[in-house]
Amino acid sequence: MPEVEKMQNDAQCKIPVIELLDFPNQSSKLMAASEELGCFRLVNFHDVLPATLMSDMKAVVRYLFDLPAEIKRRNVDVITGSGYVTPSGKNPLSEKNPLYEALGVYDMASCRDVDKFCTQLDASPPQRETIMKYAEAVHELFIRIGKKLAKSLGVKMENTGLENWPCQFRINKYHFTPNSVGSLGVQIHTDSGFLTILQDDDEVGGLEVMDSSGEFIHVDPWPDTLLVNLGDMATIWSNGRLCNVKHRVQCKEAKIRFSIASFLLGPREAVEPQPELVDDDHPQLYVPTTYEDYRKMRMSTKLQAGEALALLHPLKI
Ligand SMILES: O=C(O)CCC(=O)C(=O)O
Ligand SMILES: [Fe+2]
Repeated sequence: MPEVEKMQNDAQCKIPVIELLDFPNQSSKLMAASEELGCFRLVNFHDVLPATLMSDMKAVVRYLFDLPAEIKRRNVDVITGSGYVTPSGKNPLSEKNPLYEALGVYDMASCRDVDKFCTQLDASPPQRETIMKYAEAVHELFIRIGKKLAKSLGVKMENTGLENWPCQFRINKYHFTPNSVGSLGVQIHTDSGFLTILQDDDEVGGLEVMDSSGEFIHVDPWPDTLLVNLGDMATIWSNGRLCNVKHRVQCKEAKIRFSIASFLLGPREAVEPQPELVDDDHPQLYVPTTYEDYRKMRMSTKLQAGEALALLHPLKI
């Protein structure tokens, strides 16, 4: 049995697996995963993001979280929730949560932002190089996946400027202890942006994604692969075709868990349903909005699980 199928059978029965190097063969599988679940495992991408870079990055992440709190606090917000989140501190995703800690960069597609992050945290030259290379590789993956999604949907991508969309970067540490088993590390939410690339923990599970029947599916660790989620911006852009997957992180065992999340947020100008996906049978579901306005609306209404999309319905405006 081919390695990918074997791994899928062992660890990932319910999460679709997409092989990046096997397009256009994988187009219909990509569409099914993106429309039905809004989430898939990505494999065969190491030409862009080598396994060694993934493990080097994980080592850097562990190091950064071990820094003294006064250094981590230098990682201030650029937009709300983009910087350091102390355990129990302000938190863009959950109510205050002692289990959750995060550090981040507003725009990992900007060398200047990544450089500033490294300087704030006194990263050594090799650590800086790892972070820079990782940011570049993930950015390249966003572009490749974004183009494949557009092509599979029959949407012209030439003029979207996908290459210039901002990308938020967040590293997460979950302080799971025996007492926290069963508690949430991150409450149920959808990602507000277009696409998320997640390097989840190699050993410690806890992430769960909701399927179309409302059941949570466990996302078991699968080292050297990535998890891709679609967010609210993808749903708007596709006029409701792409599913913004609801997900949460639950403590399953008393082990520290790390994850590295990169978010392709959306166009700098307004995002709107693509004309190819709007017709008499598929009326426009959302009015145009900017990512920034949408994010503010999500935060002010505390509608973090995709419900804020309903406020963009043309009849509501
Ligand atoms: O840590 C994880 O596995 C998921 C984190 C997450 O959902 C997020 O940062 O938006
Ligand atoms: Fe998320």
